[in-house]
Amino acid sequence: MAIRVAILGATGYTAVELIKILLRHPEVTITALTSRQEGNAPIASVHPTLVGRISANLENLTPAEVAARAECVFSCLPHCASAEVIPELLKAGCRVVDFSADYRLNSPQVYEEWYGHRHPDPERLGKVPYGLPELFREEIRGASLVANPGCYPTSVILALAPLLKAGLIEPRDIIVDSKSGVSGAGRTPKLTTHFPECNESLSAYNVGRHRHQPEIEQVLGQVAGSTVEVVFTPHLVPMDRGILTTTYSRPTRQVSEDEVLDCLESFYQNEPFVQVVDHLPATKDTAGTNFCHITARIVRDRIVTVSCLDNLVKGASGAAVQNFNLMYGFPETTALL
Ligand SMILES: NC(=O)C1=CN([C@@H]2O[C@H](COP(=O)(O)OP(=O)(O)OC[C@H]3O[C@@H](n4cnc5c(N)ncnc54)[C@H](OP(=O)(O)O)[C@@H]3O)[C@@H](O)[C@H]2O)C=CC1
Ligand SMILES: CC(=O)N[C@@H](CCC(=O)OP(=O)(O)O)C(=O)O
Repeated sequence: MAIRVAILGATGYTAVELIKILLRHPEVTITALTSRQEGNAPIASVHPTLVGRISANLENLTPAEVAARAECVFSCLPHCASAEVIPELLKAGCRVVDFSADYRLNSPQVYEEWYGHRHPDPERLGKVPYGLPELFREEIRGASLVANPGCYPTSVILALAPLLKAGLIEPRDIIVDSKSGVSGAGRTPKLTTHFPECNESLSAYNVGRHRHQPEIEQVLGQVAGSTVEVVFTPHLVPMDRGILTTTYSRPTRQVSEDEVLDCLESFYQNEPFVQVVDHLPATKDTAGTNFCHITARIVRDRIVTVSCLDNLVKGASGAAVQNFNLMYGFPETTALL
């Protein structure tokens, strides 16, 4: 019997990508799509790419109503809104993949510092697997709640984790420069993503105070087994989707480019969705796919990595389905290749 799945926040950008992936999944039936605002509108009236592919309507459902319809819930809600409903869903026996940042950080104090409000469900923090299968596959298998990673952190962590684990780079001297397409900001309109504001323009934002900085440091710290510090600068790029991340770190010893590439290749040799490439990758190479492409160069006394992924797929909905497959014991690549 197929798993009955609900999607919260189904009017959003990650949700539409998720629906397209789940429609290809042989073990899934979509049984509920929630929205606070869209009444009983057909989902395809909000997301016209779904015309002829799914006939379900959006509904404003309570967590109890969702739990009555679904075994597994994908929460595509913004942070804070997500942790307001997840405890009730878990209590009712649902398993949940949370797209928001609510369960990614281990400490309620760090959450409050970077997200600006008290965590609605602080007791669970630190007990929820971080949904990056390439690093935490065993914890994700069989979990009832998984914290899907942020899109920027996935591009950064996948590039740096093997180098930190191998002790090849200094953990407290890392510069991270990331660029994201505008869909990374979600569908809810904001001045900064208004067309005349961002079109034909490239801008940095939240320098040194982006909420993904502690997420990146926490996960890389776990991998390295020591404190990791990054200087993280995100940029908004006038394109629909995609993230390109460049990192600059200091090697702990003399190392060749081939050695760095070998380190990445051996770490990811059995990973279906991470490709270590010789050329410099571009966001178009991974657009619409669940892949992350990574390469490395040595420039003067620095290791430079370049990685890219689609923020809505490997950065969100594809990763969520990869986690769902692990949670339920389906082949990890189901619906994703
Ligand atoms: N966009 C991206 O690239 C990525 C996003 N994420 C995360 O995934 C989640 C979804 O992102 P995305 O799809 O881009 O966001 P969107 O803004 O596109 O969609 C979120 C949806 O949630 C609903 N919503 C908004 N505010 C609330 C609220 N306070 N309470 C309940 N429902 C609300 C809205 O639907 P309605 O108004 O119809 O109720 C909205 O359509 C977020 O947590 C985001 O941070 C993670 C990785 C990448
Ligand atoms: C371009 C843009 O605005 N991107 C978003 C990140 C999207 C994402 O992955 O964020 P979550 O942590 O919310 O899941 C931002 O900078 O806040």
